[in-house]
Order: sequence, then C-alpha cells, then structure tokens
Amino acid sequence: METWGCRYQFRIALLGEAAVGKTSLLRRYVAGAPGLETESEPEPTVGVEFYSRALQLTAGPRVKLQLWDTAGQERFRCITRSFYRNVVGVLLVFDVTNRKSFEHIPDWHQEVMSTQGPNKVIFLLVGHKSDLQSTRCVSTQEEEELAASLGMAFVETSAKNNCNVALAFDVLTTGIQQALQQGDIKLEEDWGGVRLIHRAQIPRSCSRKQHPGSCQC
Ligand SMILES: Nc1nc2c(ncn2[C@@H]2O[C@H](COP(=O)(O)OP(=O)(O)OP(=O)(O)O)[C@@H](O)[C@H]2O)c(=O)[nH]1
Repeated sequence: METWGCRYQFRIALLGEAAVGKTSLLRRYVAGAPGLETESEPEPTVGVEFYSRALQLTAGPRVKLQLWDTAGQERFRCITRSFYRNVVGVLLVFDVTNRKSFEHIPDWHQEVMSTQGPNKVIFLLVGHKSDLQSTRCVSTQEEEELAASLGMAFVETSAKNNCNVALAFDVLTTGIQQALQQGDIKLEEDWGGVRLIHRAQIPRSCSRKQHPGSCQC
C-alpha cells in the first residue's frame, strides 16, 4: 500500500518469545500474502527487522506504520531492548499452544514500561496461532483476565488462516490515534514513536487573503 499522503508515522514493535509467530503475523499483514503453506518458512529473526505499510484510519488521518519485528531469542535481547524507547505501540504476542509464552507476557510488558519516557505506549495482547484449537493450552478467559490486569485489549489471530490479522493492527492504531487526540501522546523532537509527516492541508480557497465575510468554509 502506498505511503504517500500519510499525516503521521507510528512506530510499532512486535514482542514475544521465540517462534510464537511474530514474523509470520507481520508478513501476513504487510503483504496480505497467501497461506503459510505456499510460503517459505520464516527464519528466526536476528536482532530487529523493519517493515512498513500505510493505513487509513476510520474517522482519522492516513498513517504510515513503521513496523519492527524483534527477535524472541534471549541472545538478541540487548539489541531489541535498545528499540523499546522509540515505539508508540506494542503487540505483545504469545502462542496459544505454548503456555510459557503466555506466562512471560507480563515480563515483556515490564521491559517496555521500564524504558519508557513520559509518553504513553499503547499495548495489545495477541493470542496467535488460533487455528491450532485442538492443541491450545491457554483459554480465552485467561487471555481476557491478563489483558484486563495489564490495562490493554486482546485479539486472537492466525497468520495461517488470515484470521483477525488486520483487526489487530486496526485496534492498536486506533488506540494510538485516540491517545494522540486526547493529549496522552505528544509529538516530541527527540522521540521517534510518533512523527508528523504532513500537516493537514488548508483548502486553497481559505488560505488566500479573503474579504471579511467572503469565505464560506
Ligand atoms: N499453525 C500456525 N503456525 C504458525 C502461525 N504463525 C506462524 N506459525 C509458525 O510458527 C513458527 C514460528 O514462526 P515465526 O513467524 O518465525 O515466529 P517468530 O515469533 O517471528 O520467531 P523469532 O523470530 O525466533 O522470534 C513457524 O514454523 C511458522 O510457520 C499460525 O498462525 N498458525
């Protein structure tokens, strides 16, 4: 999708244990690609990889999403940690068939919170691989309780079935846009979480000098 005409850039990171499906989720969202069975298996992420796409917010501006796919493996943690401060949104991803990945979500949340400045970060809890219902070991109720205790929404996704993939990013970006409007998130020179790309256009007829009473805008 074209990133032309975007008003803001939002930086968003996907965090979670190794092999929970972060790369697959992101690739599915960015490329809208066909099912995993026709794609090559993703390699484990090394450090951080970047993707981007544009999104037209419902009742809001068009935004460019800069999406950071981080490695879940512990040995890359010192690299990935250095990126947390410059994000405005985080998808905390776990695998619904991997209990440990669910139990570590509060640690990932805490890692981000401990590096944050004054700006708010919007989180979304993502229970991934929802197509694997027969082997799941985390219930929807547990997800709901964890999300509520951490003060965030939650969504179940599958890259394999393309289930709720776009919804997850829509929910997160709408939350960011609302926090921006309410002043909980502010644009700051030394922070890369949100950047202004284009100011809102003033209609040509209004920007010219007008005689009093002549502008009907
Ligand atoms: N059944 C199923 N498998 C998935 C899904 N998403 C990813 N996988 C598989 O899960 C494995 C790990 O996927 P990745 O996308 O590499 O996981 P990751 O979290 O990016 O892993 P790291 O880069 O090591 O942190 C791969 O074998 C994927 O094919 C899904 O929605 N359903």
